[in-house]
Amino acid sequence: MSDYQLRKTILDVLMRIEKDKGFSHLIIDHALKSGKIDPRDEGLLTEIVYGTIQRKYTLDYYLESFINPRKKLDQWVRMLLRMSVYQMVFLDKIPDHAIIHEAVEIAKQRGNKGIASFVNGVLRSLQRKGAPDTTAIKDDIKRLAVETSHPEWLVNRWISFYGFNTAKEMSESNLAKKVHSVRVQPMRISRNEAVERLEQEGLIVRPSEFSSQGIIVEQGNVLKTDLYRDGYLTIQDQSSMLVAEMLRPEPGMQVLDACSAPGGKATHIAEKMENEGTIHAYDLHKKKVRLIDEKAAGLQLSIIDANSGDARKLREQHPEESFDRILVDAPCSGLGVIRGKPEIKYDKQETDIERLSQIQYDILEHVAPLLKKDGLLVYSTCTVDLDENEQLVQKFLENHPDFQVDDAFFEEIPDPIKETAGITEYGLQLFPHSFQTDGFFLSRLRRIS
Ligand SMILES: C[S@@+](CC[C@H](N)C(=O)[O-])C[C@H]1O[C@@H](n2cnc3c(N)ncnc32)[C@H](O)[C@@H]1O
Repeated sequence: MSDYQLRKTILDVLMRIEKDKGFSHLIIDHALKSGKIDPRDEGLLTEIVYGTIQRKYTLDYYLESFINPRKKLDQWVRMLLRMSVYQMVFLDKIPDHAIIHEAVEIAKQRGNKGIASFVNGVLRSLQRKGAPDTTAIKDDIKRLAVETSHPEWLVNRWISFYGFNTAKEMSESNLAKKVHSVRVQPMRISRNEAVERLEQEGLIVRPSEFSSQGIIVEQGNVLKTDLYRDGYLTIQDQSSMLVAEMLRPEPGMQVLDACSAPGGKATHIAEKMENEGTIHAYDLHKKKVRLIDEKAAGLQLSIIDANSGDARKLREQHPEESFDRILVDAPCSGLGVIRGKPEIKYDKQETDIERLSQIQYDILEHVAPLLKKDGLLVYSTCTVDLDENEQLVQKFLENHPDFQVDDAFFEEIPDPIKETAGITEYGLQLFPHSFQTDGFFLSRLRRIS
């Protein structure tokens, strides 16, 4: 594929993410699987697409200095400029003249000579004068929002919850590359053996401290290994692995996974139960239930009974006190997974958080009576927000005196994680900058007699 074709494909991928509001990782995956991308270009495509989205507001700030504010730009022209400026400012492997040349060619083919000359002018000015200095922004919050490309309301919200320094560290760390990790299927292979086999296949890996089944992939593409293809591994962020660990499921138990698709945690729970007992797994969206079945089949697990269902209506199907363990891995704003899905930070609004926290509360309140006395319920989200996490657990406990945060929960948190600042009486908040994981919240409640 020529450099021109590659840049054109990158622009198409970026436009699909922007216009169709699709998840970046799925659209990139689709492009890579199309067979049109040379394997040697896969890394560059991924880097430019992620980088351009991750730095969108910073790139727009740079562009403002070179574009008359009254000029109307087509969406694709702005995107072409953003991806070109990203390469000029943040990547050092492509010379500026090549970046400008390809951008001008695309502008000519997709638009006309006038647009090409405009694109040329903007990029040449930026090349000559350099990227504008963000220290010119006097307001600390505005500057942080521009430098780390987050909406101002979100930076403000995090500052009000966690203080300026944590908000800054978190926003900065959201610009880093996602660190991938996998979970071994322990009934099929031990972690040590999996580590050895992955190393033999040329990957650089190390064991995770979050779960005895976790492996961190420091270098190499695990998706292309035999071990992954043959169902010995599944992809899972380390923070998510803590959930099944903390749920403490045992073989033979009756477990409810109220919001289950695509089944990452349900399959982990099944592994910990040694595939004995039953996991009743539900998801609101019918078509996602297939994903749970596929994941379970791929890992050779058979105790998951997956069905579509609204977690706010499950009492119609199960009598009270049916389950030894309940997992509510609630739908959430996803503000902890911005590294892997950077578009989330632009698409979410404060009103979404209000709406979601109501749904989360309704789910928790509805399933709570399904837990047996002395049973354990884990509530988790992949977000960093008090309203969806600590305050939600607090409100639930105030209204349900028959539940309490399980004391042993805090003792069982692995040592290195215990030392982070995210532990409160209502649970554990993992920040993305602490262990290079997703931002994640979890709490374990016990039903007392
Ligand atoms: C955070 S994801 C769950 C991830 C899953 N536990 C895993 O580990 O793979 C939340 C899921 O809740 C589902 N959901 C949203 N509202 C729901 C509801 N009212 N009842 C059941 N599931 C719901 C969503 O479709 C989504 O798949």
